Amino acid sequence: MIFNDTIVALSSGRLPAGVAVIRISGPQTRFVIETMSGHLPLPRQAVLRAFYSQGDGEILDRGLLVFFPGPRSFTGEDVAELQIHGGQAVVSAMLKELTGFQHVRSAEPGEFTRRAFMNGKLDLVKTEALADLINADTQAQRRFAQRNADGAQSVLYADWRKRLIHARAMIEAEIDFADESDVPGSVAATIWADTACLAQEIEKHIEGFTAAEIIQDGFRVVILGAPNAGKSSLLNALAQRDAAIVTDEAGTTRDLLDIVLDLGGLKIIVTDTAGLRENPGRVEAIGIEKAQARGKKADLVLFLEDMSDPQMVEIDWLAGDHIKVGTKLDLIEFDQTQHDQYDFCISHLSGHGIADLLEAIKQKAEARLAAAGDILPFRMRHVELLEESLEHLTEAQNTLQPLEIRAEELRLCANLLGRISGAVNVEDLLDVIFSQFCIGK
Ligand SMILES: Nc1nc2c(c(=O)[nH]1)N(C=O)[C@@H](CNc1ccc(C(=O)N[C@@H](CCC(=O)O)C(=O)O)cc1)CN2
Repeated sequence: MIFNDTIVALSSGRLPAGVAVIRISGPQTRFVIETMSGHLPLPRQAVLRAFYSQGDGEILDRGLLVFFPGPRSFTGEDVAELQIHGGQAVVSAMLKELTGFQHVRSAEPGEFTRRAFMNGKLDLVKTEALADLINADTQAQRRFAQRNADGAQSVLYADWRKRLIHARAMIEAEIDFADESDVPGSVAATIWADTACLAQEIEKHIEGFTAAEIIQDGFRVVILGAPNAGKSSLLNALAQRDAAIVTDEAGTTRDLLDIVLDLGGLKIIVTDTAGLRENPGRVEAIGIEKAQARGKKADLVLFLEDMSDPQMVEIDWLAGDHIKVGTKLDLIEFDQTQHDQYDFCISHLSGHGIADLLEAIKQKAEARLAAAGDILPFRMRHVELLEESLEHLTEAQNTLQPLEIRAEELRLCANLLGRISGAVNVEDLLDVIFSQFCIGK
């Protein structure tokens, strides 16, 4: 695909910086670098050059220049990178000079990557993974995005589409040559067995989205318990700072309070909640409702009980994974039978048990991830298309339908899978996907 405009942007981070990288991509690239710095350097070899202003011939900066002739470049177009001094004024003078050329303008967010996609350098899933790689805060997010950027997901979908297309071809052959003897009926049986198998694989793959959400958005831990069970103190101990207000007055915490931890590279969101009790005040009741709602959505609930003053709290609705934590260990006499009621006994005062509890949270999160497959859908967009394609695949299995309809359902299923990686018409998706990027990417 040929774009008339040449685009320019600062591709490196915040200024001032030691070095700044300005990227330029498009048909004017050669002319621009020849005009500013002399003859074209050898492809993909860094050369030290002075960059001159066209107006008064002044040297704007001296820096490294790399030229990537298309199609062997990130975007597939002619690309040049100017690695210059990372001062505000240096960069703004250089950008002004570059955009002063005819048909050269500033790039929109994600526009370099968009061109790479349009030129077949990347597919949509890899593009999304690249956005995630740039936004990754934790090592688990980085590793996950890196793996996705390798394109394993696209290979999987391409393989599924191949199976569907093969199945369709066989079914259509059966329709066309039904009277002839060279298409044995057993072929159809094999084909439908494979599509049934594929339906199961897709279903299992969709389930993996929960694991992707844990990696990307964090493992959600919610602290619940009676008022004064020590929930806010635990939150502060986990945060290793005073995030929550702690008093000995019951009902101090009325709203939800989140902290984010990085446990062994995994993002963990811990939420402190209002104490659960009967007959609360009006404001407190709202807090309790929120606490319960958040608890139901949690990946893990830490249910706290003050061992020196246990209160009965109704948590029948607590269906998900939870850990029962006895608090204020320092206030009670050691009593083994009492300890056995709890998964962990902790003391905020001495710090006893906190490290073990953290380790247990980490292990719970890791166990959830280990249960998922290697290749996971990592956008709601993927899941929606997978679910829709699964519906068509299910419809294709319907033996009450004529073969023509069933073959058509297979085609629709394959098309929807193709939309995930962008192999099939995706114009309408592009703006949404590329707007996730920052400028210069
Ligand atoms: N200086 C610089 N560093 C960077 C990038 C960049 O664009 N510039 N990247 C930007 O994201 C990432 C690296 N990704 C890249 C991916 C492909 C090509 C590229 O030129 N591909 C050509 C040639 C391949 C080859 O020569 O083997 C191609 O695919 O045809 C460059 C960078 C991270 N580091």
